[in-house]
Amino acid sequence: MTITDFPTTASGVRDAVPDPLSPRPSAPGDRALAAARSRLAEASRFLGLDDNLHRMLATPRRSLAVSVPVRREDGHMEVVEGCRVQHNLLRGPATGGVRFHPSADLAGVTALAMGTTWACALAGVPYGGAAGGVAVDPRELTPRELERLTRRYANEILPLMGPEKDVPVPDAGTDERTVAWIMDTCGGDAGHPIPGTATGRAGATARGLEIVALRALDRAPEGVTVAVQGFGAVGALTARHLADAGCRVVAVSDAAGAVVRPSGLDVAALRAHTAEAGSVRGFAGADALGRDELLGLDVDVLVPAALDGAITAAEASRVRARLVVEGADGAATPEADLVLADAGTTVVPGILANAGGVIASYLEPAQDAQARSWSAGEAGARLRDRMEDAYRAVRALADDEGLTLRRAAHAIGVRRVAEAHRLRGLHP
Ligand SMILES: NC(=O)c1ccc[n+]([C@@H]2O[C@H](COP(=O)([O-])OP(=O)(O)OC[C@H]3O[C@@H](n4cnc5c(N)ncnc54)[C@H](O)[C@@H]3O)[C@@H](O)[C@H]2O)c1
Repeated sequence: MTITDFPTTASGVRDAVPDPLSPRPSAPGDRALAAARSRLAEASRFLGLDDNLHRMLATPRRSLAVSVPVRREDGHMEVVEGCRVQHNLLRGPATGGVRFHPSADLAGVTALAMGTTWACALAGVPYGGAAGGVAVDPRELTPRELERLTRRYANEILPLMGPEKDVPVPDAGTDERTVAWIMDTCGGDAGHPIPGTATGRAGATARGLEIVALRALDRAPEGVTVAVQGFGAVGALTARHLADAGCRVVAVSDAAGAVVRPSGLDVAALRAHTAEAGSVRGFAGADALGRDELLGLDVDVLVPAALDGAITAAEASRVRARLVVEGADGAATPEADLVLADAGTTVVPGILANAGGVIASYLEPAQDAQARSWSAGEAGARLRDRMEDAYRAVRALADDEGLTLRRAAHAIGVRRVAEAHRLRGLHP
């Protein structure tokens, strides 16, 4: 082929051949990181942090980008990208989710890790925030391919992992089994089993969401109408807890569609349907609804529990709920936050609302270390106390300073991390 074979435009300038390996400009991860950084910048300004401390908190402590080769069942090899980011280690070892999703890239994972740092600080647990991800759709892999990919990924990020360094927990696209494979691979290398803290994280996150939703509602839950975006691990359990508390869950969605029933969905039957059919679509006990139509329903509470950035300014202008409780941290973009604030809608940010997961990550090993076994009631009471303490602190600062709950939550989380930095100093 000669150079004249390249396509030329009318002006005679050769078109650039797109690099198939480069991320698309303005990928969701870039937007998520820009949003996380703008929220940090607001908090830094509010707290009067100096520029260098702000810069340090805006930058992850460590990032490891890895390529993950996976052998498919037909024998051919594919390579996907993965990473593990430890955003901050000032308050303790790192912990954070592992996301398997086609959009999981270094920038988006950095944003997740940063949010986890603030969530840990806000919830008063002695951890720093981490996150990891692999750019893959796990539904397109067989169980054996998924296990091979997970173990290979674990092997690549191994130098960062360990109970005193960084403990992975499930996030979107992963579950307890995924994390068990990671732990087993890391433990196999270390020559001894590495205990995990994955059990019940989605359940604890959902319980925490229910606790803050009912607190923020400030009225009896009976008859309160709820819509849940994202009927996955967190969304489905949150729907169940809110329904059990007396709310009427009228609509839920997933990536494939939504269903609505004004008199209230049978959440248990819908979970059984989803387990079988792979989606809420086609559920006999409800009417079909356009996926994003759910956001504009006239309900009291909207729980976005899909992915960050799911509610843009355009979608926010359709939201009629008076209360938005984020299961997905940063579900509403900064532009959407402004639209919601103008409309008088209260947004409980993910770093507060979904902190039940990091609280559980702390309480489980704390219980093991003391060789104690708390009853479900005791563990639930501890989770409730911490969620309520965090909610009270955020609400008080928001009321005193005239801040949104998101700004107040970031101010408290960032201040606690900055204080840890001042106490520990810089070494060397
Ligand atoms: N799993 C946990 O323990 C945990 C803990 C804390 C926070 N979170 C956060 O909660 C959110 C959900 O996590 P998960 O573990 O439940 O994930 P999941 O993969 O189990 O579920 C995500 C759900 O969202 C749906 N979805 C995706 N895009 C959508 C869209 N545009 N509209 C409607 N639905 C859509 C998917 O179909 C799926 O049902 C994530 O943001 C995650 O970071 C999860």
